Amino acid sequence: MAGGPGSGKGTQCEKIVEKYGYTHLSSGDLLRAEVASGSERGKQLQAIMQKGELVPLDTVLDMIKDAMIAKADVSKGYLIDGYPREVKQGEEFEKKIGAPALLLYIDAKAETMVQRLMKRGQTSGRSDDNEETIKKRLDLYYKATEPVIAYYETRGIVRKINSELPVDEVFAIVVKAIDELK
Ligand SMILES: Nc1nc2c(ncn2[C@@H]2O[C@H](COP(=O)(O)OP(=O)(O)OP(=O)(O)O)[C@@H](O)[C@H]2O)c(=O)[nH]1
Ligand SMILES: O=c1ccn([C@@H]2O[C@H](COP(=O)(O)OP(=O)(O)O)[C@@H](O)[C@H]2O)c(=O)[nH]1
Ligand SMILES: [Mg+2]
Repeated sequence: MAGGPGSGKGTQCEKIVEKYGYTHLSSGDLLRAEVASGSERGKQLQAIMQKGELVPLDTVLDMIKDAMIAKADVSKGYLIDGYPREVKQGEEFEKKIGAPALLLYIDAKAETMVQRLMKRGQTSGRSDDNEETIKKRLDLYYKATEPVIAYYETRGIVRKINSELPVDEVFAIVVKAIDELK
């Protein structure tokens, strides 16, 4: 699943897991867990994320791979949220792990994403939910992540989901895209 910061990836992933039982792996959540552990590596990650920049490719990919392996015998399938963030990450994922079956592209206007993140920032405690970092995350999203969508579009696996609608209406479109795959 791809989409800009605050587009609603986490919200939709939670609903997908509830309905389909897939294993949800959010690269952002994995990184935040490492930060929360207080490790030396976590401290380095925190500094990068606070600036809205991207953590080195290998770090994120290794974390995803380890998390996938840990669930391999019980998983009904994997739902990977917020990754790849750049074309290179997608290419490396395919080399080390495999090709995705579907890319759900959660699409909202920049203005909507900023509004949602500012609102979330009032309660989330996420140090990157502030005006300055949000702007950087958005810039990087348009520069680095949008090309990822074009890359997978050439393979016909992208389903674009308009997330300007209420959560349940967005989810109905998501369900259709997943069910078409079966
Ligand atoms: N109206 C509306 N609000 C939504 C929708 N999806 C998410 N939101 C709100 O937007 C905020 C951001 O949603 P998240 O699901 O955390 O977004 P995300 O894409 O995971 O963002 P990052 O964690 O920054 O990657 C939340 O506080 C939600 O309440 C939607 O479909 N419609
Ligand atoms: O594959 C990833 C996922 C996340 N991040 C970092 O973690 C932050 C939060 O990511 P998340 O997906 O939770 O939120 P978003 O930036 O989409 O709002 C990003 O700004 C990046 O600094 C990263 O470097 N690589
Ligand atoms: Mg999220």
